[in-house]
Amino acid sequence: MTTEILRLDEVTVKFGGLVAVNQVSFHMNKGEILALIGPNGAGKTTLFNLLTGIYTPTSGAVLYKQQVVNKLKPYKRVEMGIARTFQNIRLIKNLTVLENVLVAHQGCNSESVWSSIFLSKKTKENRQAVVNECMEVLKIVGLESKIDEFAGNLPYGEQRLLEIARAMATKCQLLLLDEPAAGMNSQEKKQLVDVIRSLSQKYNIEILLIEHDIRMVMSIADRIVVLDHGKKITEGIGSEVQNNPEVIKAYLGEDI
Ligand SMILES: Nc1ncnc2c1ncn2[C@@H]1O[C@H](COP(=O)(O)OP(=O)(O)OP(=O)(O)O)[C@@H](O)[C@H]1O
Repeated sequence: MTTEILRLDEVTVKFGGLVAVNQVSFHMNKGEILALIGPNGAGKTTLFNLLTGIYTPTSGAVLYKQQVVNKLKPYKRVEMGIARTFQNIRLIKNLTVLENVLVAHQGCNSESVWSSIFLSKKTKENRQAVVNECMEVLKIVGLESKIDEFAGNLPYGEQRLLEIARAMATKCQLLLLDEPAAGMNSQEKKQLVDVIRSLSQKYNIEILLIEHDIRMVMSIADRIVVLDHGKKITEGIGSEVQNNPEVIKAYLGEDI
C-alpha cells in the first residue's frame, strides 16, 4: 500500500502581479524520489521555499503527513522532518566536516546548560550517539575519512555532499535537494546519484529534487513533475515526460 506523505493542492504563489506558482497540485508517496524540472523561472525554487515555510501560499494548501502546513514556521517544519539544501553552498567553511554536521543535528541542540556543565554519564552517552549518527551519514556520502578537514578546503563536489549530510543530520523524512548536481563533473554526478540512492534505501526517506541535468533525473527519479511559467504541464515516469510534446516545447521554446 502506498502512503501519501506530501500533497500540494491547487497551490498559487503571487509576488504582486507576478504569478510564480499557478494552481499547482501534485503528491509524493512514502519512500519516493520525485524530480521537479522546468526551464528557468518555472517556479521550482518558489515551490521549495513554499515547502520549507519561507513563503505561504496565496491560495491552495500544502499538506505534510495529512496536516495543512501553509502557515507553519520554517523551524517547525524542520522539527516535522523537512530539510533542504540550497543552490548555492551554505557550509560553515572554517568548521570541520564533522562539526558542520554536528551543528545541524537535532540532538546537539536539545542539551540543557546544566547537562553541558556537569557532563553526566547520560549526557556523554547522548553526545556519543549524536557523533555516531553523524558519522553514519558521513560514511554514506563518502566523507568518513575527511571528518577533520575544514569544509572550505573540500573540493566543490564534496562540499555539495557535505550539504546533503548536514540536511540528513536534522533527521529529516523529506529531503529537498535544490540542484544538487550543479557545477559537478560527470564523476561527481555519478557519486551523487549513488549517494541519493543509498540515502533513500537506508533511511526510507522521501527525496524531492530540482535538477537541470535531465539524464540524471531520468536515472534516479521514480516520477517527474514538470513546471513551466508557474504551471504544472505534466507529471509521470521518465519515458512519459520525455516524450510529452508540451515538455519538449517548454524546453526548446517552440512548437513541434
Ligand atoms: N521573491 C520574489 N519576488 C518577486 N518575484 C520572484 C521572487 N522569487 C521568484 N520570483 C519570480 O518568480 C518566478 C519563478 O522563479 P523561481 O526562482 O521559482 O524559478 P525557478 O524555476 O526556480 O528558476 P531557476 O531554474 O532559474 O532557478 C520568476 O519569474 C522569478 O523572477
